[in-house]
Amino acid sequence: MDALLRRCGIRLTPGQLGQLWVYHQLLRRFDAELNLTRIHNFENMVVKLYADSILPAIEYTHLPSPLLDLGTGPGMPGIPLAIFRPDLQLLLADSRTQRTDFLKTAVSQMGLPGIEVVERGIAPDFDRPVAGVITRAVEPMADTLARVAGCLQQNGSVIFMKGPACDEEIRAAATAFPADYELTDDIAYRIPHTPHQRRLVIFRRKVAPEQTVRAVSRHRIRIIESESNAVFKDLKKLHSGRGVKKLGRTLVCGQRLIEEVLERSPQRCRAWISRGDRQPPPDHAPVPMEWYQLSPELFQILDLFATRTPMVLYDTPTPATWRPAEPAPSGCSLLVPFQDPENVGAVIRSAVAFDVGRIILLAESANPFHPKAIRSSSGTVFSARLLQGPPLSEIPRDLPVIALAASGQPLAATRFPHAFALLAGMEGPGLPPRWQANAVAIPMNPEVESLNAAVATAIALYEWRRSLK
Ligand SMILES: C[S@@+](CC[C@H](N)C(=O)[O-])C[C@H]1O[C@@H](n2cnc3c(N)ncnc32)[C@H](O)[C@@H]1O
Repeated sequence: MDALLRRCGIRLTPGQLGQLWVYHQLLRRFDAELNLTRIHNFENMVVKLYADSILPAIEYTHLPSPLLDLGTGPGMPGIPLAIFRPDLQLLLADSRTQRTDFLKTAVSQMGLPGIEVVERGIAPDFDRPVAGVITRAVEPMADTLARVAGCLQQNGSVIFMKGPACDEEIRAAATAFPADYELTDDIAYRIPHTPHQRRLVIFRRKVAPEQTVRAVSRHRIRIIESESNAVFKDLKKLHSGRGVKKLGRTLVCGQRLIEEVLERSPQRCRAWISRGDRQPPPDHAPVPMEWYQLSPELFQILDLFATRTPMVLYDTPTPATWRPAEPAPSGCSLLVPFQDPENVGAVIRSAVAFDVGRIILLAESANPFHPKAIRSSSGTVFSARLLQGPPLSEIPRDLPVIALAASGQPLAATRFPHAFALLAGMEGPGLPPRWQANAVAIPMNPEVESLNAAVATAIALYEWRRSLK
């Protein structure tokens, strides 16, 4: 390692080499599990990771301190730099906890007192004063300049470690904030005795840090910026009925619906999910609720209906089990076998509108708390009386069922029993043969094969209500 570093013009003391060796071993050990680097060959690790991280301190001798390594990942360039320049106070920041956990282990085992690990994504609300920022392989320069607006002091510098082809990025960054930053240095070099070209691009901050006017949030905040964040992975699972069922939670989307659940069941609201920190939870939001601040990209992935308004992570209730042996209440019990969550939501909405006593979700049914079902139910799913039923094949034979099918006696001639169950067929296969014989039909143009299942149910419910008058 010493020989390879010397060839790159870097001389370390035996103590520094020892520290770098400890770090190298840790990086190797944890890489298998955490996927810390794509470079595995020893010579390449020394040259392209460690020497590459140290060279900025040789090419640009007046590195500022405290220095924030933004998006340090496994510690590049921060850890080799801290070893080479123990006089620097370094803050190593990364949004991924797996990375920061590794860094904390590494820093404590190496005995590097000047390093602090910052476990969060850096955004303009990060206001720890720093004299400089260094960053390698994170994002376009303009994005970083915006990100450090709250922490970088006046006259502080942002040092970008780049490859040779970054003229377009420099131009974009220089024109993005002409009043706030000026380009001061553009230093081109090679990693000595290699063909690898590098550029250090340095911007000076001309103005004082922005005072981000932030109300102190009453909620615990989690900043989520990585798709591999465990919380985000779970949130994404809520786009499927299976995920909703497994996690017992759902996403409530849309301004009106989130207001409704905050009002109706605050104890079920687990988290407020917003794009960044611009849309805080309302004052009446329950305090135990956390506040997930997602990066714009992650928010867009989660925002199923592209409403761009915050969402609420909501604990779903578990419907009680339907017991057919128990006497049925008067009126209609609706049997729901629909597999499309939008149909399930729509039929729940009609059922509530027509005063159906109970809605029995058959095993075939999509999850009524799927975000799409919640939306098409217009929130009625939160007030409906839902019961969990068996599969269609296990519905008791003696249950008085009025089944809907394209061929059957006309709906208008139907006499609805005092207590009955209404059943429409599943979207694809329709009604099983068992109920075809006594089915009821809604008269319509024979050229249309069938009505949408939720629409047919709504018409039947209307007819039933009318028959009561
Ligand atoms: C491609 S890696 C580069 C890591 C390291 N600088 C290197 O050169 O090997 C980018 C890292 O930036 C982190 N990151 C991205 N945006 C960030 C932010 N706003 N604040 C802190 N870390 C961030 C990611 O978690 C990831 O570990």
